[in-house]
Amino acid sequence: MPAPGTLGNVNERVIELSGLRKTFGRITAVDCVDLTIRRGEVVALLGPNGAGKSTTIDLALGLSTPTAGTAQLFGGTPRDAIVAGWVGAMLQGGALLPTATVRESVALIAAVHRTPLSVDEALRRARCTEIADQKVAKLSGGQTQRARFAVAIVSNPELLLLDEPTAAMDVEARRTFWESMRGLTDEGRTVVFATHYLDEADTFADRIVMLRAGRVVADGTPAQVKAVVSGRTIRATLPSVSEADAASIRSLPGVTALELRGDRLALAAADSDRTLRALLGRYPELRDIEVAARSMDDAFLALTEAEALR
Ligand SMILES: Nc1ncnc2c1ncn2[C@@H]1O[C@H](COP(=O)(O)OP(=O)(O)OP(=O)(O)O)[C@@H](O)[C@H]1O
Repeated sequence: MPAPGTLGNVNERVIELSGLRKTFGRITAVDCVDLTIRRGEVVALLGPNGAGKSTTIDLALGLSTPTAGTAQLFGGTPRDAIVAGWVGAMLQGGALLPTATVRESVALIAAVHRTPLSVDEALRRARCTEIADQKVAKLSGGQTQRARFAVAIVSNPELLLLDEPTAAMDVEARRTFWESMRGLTDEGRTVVFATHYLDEADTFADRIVMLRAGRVVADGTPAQVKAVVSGRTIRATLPSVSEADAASIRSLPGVTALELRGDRLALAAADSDRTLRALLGRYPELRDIEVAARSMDDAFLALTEAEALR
């Protein structure tokens, strides 16, 4: 396998997940995920708790064996890519030695790689220079994340896989974290990060893959995904609503999804004023009407039904 830097092909498939599935007993954590990520892409894996983000990252890194399907990095096995030093990772459970200093932690990893960054360079890029001589056990949550980031980048990897890298960081720490990350992506590295936050995905990623219940429910640019997520939900009661009514409601202007529970409707609408006018025009008997900004959970529900961006 040639070194990725020598290929220089922007269409190169850095991550290729095919029919990927992982079950834990009765739980299906990842359910038939097909995903191709190419060189230079910055991709957010966005989803609520339990969506399967961490499991997908673990499978991509070869840390967990798929129940079905395959995960490839740089056209080969995850193990080969990791041994070659092409992959840096920050995982949720990844611990550092508590008695080592930040500098020692970074140096330890640098020592096992063929073409690492210098330790000082990794510390500088991760904004750890000032905490370099502190013991890991004494770091705050946000400082620990920065130290883990320095460890992840010291091999000078082509690909970074980051599982909720800004967990435990305050707003200012998040901002500086993404600034230091930008330096790395500007050099053409590929970054995949898991997050719960749409704003973080929107600001930093150029592609958002939304996961829910182990499945990809949307995959598009932040603008495409936001258009679906940022709509409103109209809830109302329509006595004796029939299947024919449901079909007719789905075809109203601006409706992206409909959920029916008995006589109660929940409509996802891109332009709720227009949809509501049309709905009342057709069904004047509508009552108990509520219009609310769509929460992330509503958006995930809407997407599961509409699969609008697939
Ligand atoms: N080792 C395991 N044993 C049993 N169930 C597991 C295991 N790992 C994950 N799961 C389950 O698989 C599902 C997906 O979990 P996963 O951690 O991948 O989601 P996530 O999107 O990363 O969630 P979070 O944002 O909370 O980290 C969940 O229902 C979780 O409880």
